[in-house]
Amino acid sequence: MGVRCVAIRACGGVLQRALSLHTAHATKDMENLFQLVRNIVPALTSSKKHKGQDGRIGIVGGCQEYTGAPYFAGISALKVGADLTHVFCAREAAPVIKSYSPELIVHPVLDSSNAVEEVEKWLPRLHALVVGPGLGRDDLLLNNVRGILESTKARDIPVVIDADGLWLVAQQPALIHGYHKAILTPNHVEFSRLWEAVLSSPMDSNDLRGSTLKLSQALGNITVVQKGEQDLISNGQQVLVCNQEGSSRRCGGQGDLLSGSLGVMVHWALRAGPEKTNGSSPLLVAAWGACTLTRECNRQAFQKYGRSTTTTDMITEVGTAFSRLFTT
Ligand SMILES: NC(=O)C1=CN([C@@H]2O[C@H](COP(=O)(O)OP(=O)(O)OC[C@H]3O[C@@H](n4cnc5c(N)ncnc54)[C@H](O)[C@@H]3O)[C@@H](O)[C@H]2O)[C@@H](O)CC1
Ligand SMILES: Nc1ncnc2c1ncn2[C@@H]1O[C@H](COP(=O)(O)OP(=O)(O)OP(=O)(O)O)[C@@H](O)[C@H]1O
Ligand SMILES: [Mg+2]
Repeated sequence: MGVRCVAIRACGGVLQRALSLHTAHATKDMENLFQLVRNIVPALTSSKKHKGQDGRIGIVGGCQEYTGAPYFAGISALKVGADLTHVFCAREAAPVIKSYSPELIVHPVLDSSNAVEEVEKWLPRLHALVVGPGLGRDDLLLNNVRGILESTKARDIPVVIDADGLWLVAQQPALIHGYHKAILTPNHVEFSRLWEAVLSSPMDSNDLRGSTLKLSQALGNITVVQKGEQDLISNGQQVLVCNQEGSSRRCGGQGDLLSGSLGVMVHWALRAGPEKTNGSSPLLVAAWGACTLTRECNRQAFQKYGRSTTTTDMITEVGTAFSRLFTT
């Protein structure tokens, strides 16, 4: 079974069933997607597990201004189920990020003259890299990240690119063009910037699905997740729509929760193999799972905290949201 375009709203886990045949198909497709995500989730029943097996995830980001974003991405990866998270950040950001959590391993290397070599030492041990949360736009850091991305591609490691990592890709699309294990997660503004850089024309905001498909194609069929009122996910061949109910609360950091979750889910999806994703692209399945989870965390947190909801509250919901959605 291949996954077709799916557009339906899940309301608190209970599907709002409409009467039309089209909606019935969409409902079936969405049930299938939930099942595919469940298929890739590693079981926690074996006693033979070793530390690291369910995910060693690297986060590349964190600078003088932004320390929250890499923390949110890293802790989200752990809360979803990764075993270890390494944050590679600028020197000044490191003590701050460490002070948020003893659970993150923090390397203050990103602004050093041998940053690429320092990260390369760890790359063989990492299952996926999330590049960009809180990276900033300093030329020295961006240049180092360029080298890290080249090295990551050479090792065939999956990479999620978000935030200022997308700024870098907009400057130099060739850096990621056609890399089949890349997923870009732009918000609306980041998407428009990428579009203009790659397609040299204003995008059609009346056809967001078509635009997501086209941008993916123009980048050599890499996976693109356009975040927004609904999340649109494409690999240039198909478009998935994530319409999971969230809330109107749009506090900063939700995108970091998404990119960190996706880092671990892409590892699971690739490891599970094509039988588990039933022929569908593992990257699409992972992206749909991470979007669905992020929006459910937002919904649950908003029910409890309303206007005062922040990303920290959403992260507290990861465990229950995950069980509700993906644990059978
Ligand atoms: N606590 C933290 O440390 C946080 C740091 N962040 C970091 O901040 C840096 C800049 O990220 P930005 O997202 O601000 O990127 P940009 O600097 O490109 O700014 C995008 C702007 O567009 C606005 N915007 C977003 N979605 C929009 C929409 N749908 N319609 C209209 N306007 C929209 C935002 O308010 C923002 O001002 C990144 O490194 C990012 O990771 C963010 O992740 C938020 C949390
Ligand atoms: N209008 C909306 N309605 C519902 N959910 C939304 C809406 N806009 C974004 N989201 C959800 O919020 C999550 C983060 O998307 P958002 O556009 O806020 O990212 P971002 O701007 O990169 O966030 P960050 O502040 O972390 O950088 C995604 O899962 C997305 O589905
Ligand atoms: Mg963002």
